Amino acid sequence: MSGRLASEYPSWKKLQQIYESEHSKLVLKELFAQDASRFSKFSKEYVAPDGPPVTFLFDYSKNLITEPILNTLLSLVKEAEVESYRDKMFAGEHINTSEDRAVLHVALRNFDEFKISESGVSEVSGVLAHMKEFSDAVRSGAHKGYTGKQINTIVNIGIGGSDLGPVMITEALKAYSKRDLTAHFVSNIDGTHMAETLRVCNPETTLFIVASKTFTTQETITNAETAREWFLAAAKDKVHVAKHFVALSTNTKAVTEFGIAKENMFAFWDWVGGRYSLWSAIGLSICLVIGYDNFEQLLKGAHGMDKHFKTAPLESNLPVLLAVIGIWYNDFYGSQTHCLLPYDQYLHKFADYFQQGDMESNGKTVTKGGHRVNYQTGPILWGAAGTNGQHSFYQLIHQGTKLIPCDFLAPATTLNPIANSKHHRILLSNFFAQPEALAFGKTEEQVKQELGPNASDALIKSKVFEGNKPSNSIMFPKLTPATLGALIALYEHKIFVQGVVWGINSFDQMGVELGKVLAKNILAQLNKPEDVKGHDSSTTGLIYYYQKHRQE
Ligand SMILES: O=P(O)(O)OC[C@H]1O[C@@](O)(CO)[C@@H](O)[C@@H]1O
Repeated sequence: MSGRLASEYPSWKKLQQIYESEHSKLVLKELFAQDASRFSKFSKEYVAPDGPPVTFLFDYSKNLITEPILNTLLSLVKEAEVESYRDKMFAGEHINTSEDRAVLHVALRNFDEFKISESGVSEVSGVLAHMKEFSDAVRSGAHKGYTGKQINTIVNIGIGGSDLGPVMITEALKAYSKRDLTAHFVSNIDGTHMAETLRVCNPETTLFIVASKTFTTQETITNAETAREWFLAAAKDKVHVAKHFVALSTNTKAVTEFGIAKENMFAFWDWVGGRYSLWSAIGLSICLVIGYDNFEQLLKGAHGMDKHFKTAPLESNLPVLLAVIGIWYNDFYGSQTHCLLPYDQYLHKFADYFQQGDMESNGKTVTKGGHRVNYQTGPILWGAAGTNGQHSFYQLIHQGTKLIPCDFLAPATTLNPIANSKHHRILLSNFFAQPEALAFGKTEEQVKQELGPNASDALIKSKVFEGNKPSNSIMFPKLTPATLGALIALYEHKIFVQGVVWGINSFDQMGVELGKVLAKNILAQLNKPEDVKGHDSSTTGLIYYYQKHRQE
């Protein structure tokens, strides 16, 4: 039952015993040598149940697991009643208990299949139709700027979930984009972000998208006000704002107070979490860049994964398998992080996106029942596109002192087969080799063979790869909008499962509030030293230094 301490479940206690008695005997080299069918036992091919064709291979055989361990992990899922919480989510129950809200990103891509009773759900198709109509009009040139020119630049102004999803998707699906429309994403309050963007924009041909679920986020509203001043300095008449500013929000009142007409607002609802909102009106920039039809493919790919998650038995439920393997390392092996390594340059923002998705969801220490956990919850999520990571942090993953579970992802076919796909073959050779090296390493004997009899012991030892480092590998035929949608939903549901097992609320984000309040208080004290009050000596000293050295 969610909200309970995970450590109280019988299977949790059993996993602790298994870890203590067996972890030193779990050696991947031996596990593979003992069982020629290990790969087929611990890999699954996902095939979308319907909708656009999506398939991928999920190979979880290079993990420090056996069938008894996996079965115990799945028992933990049963004891935590994950399936009934999943069904509550899909049914629209208010499982976000601290905010008394439903959690219904699945409703944004449901195409009226699942019956979900929550206000606003019946309006999803209308918002999608509005997004299609508007993005078609801008992309076709029917929607023109105040001087009659076609819009060729969009600037999405948003932060967190109102930025990271659109950024990641428009990068990932660049091959499907309209190349004569340039998209910029301004998120940081640092004036540099807006200044460097406006420097390359023409007010006559630029559309600003103010993306903010609450429409109260200081960075976004400040950036939007600056953009509006910049625009009006050229356009002069406020009547022109309507052609160049649209809003994506749940807060109609704040949008109209800002000066954006209701008909230029694309609404969504409080049951859409910021970090789960790319499927909503927040995805308008995605529609503008790749077209509505591709956006719909993205939604349908995710919907297929939703159906898989909702119906597949635990032992073949891919989000569940990803989740429990992560729990095994996070809570029993003591790994502190989880690494996403897409061997596809288009997915270079994939890990960035899931930093918010995972860490803002599961970076919690108190269960839904108000008890402080006595185990690890959300991992530190990080990663980079391959092969770049190999020339940056793989040294630590291979020979460091930390266990870093890695997920490798790659397309079998590249969207850019330049040099007769020589680049892609080299990329994939690394995609295959890195998990192999991590799992099986290189022994001291092998190193001695290579270095010969004169090599020092120290040199030999420095070249040993202990191996036995776990990874998952996901390979898909090609990066398409539907495949991307399914992969994102896979990880969204993994995060859900882990949160339920840990007993935490994955859908609020109280931890982002304190810093904002303190910053607002300090902002009012920055003018003069005598204004600085109520801080420790460090904060006071830093502010004094700023006041002494600023040149404004
Ligand atoms: O979309 P908005 O309401 O402007 O919020 C932006 C981001 O700010 C938060 O940190 C919440 O304050 C994220 O959860 C959210 O995605």
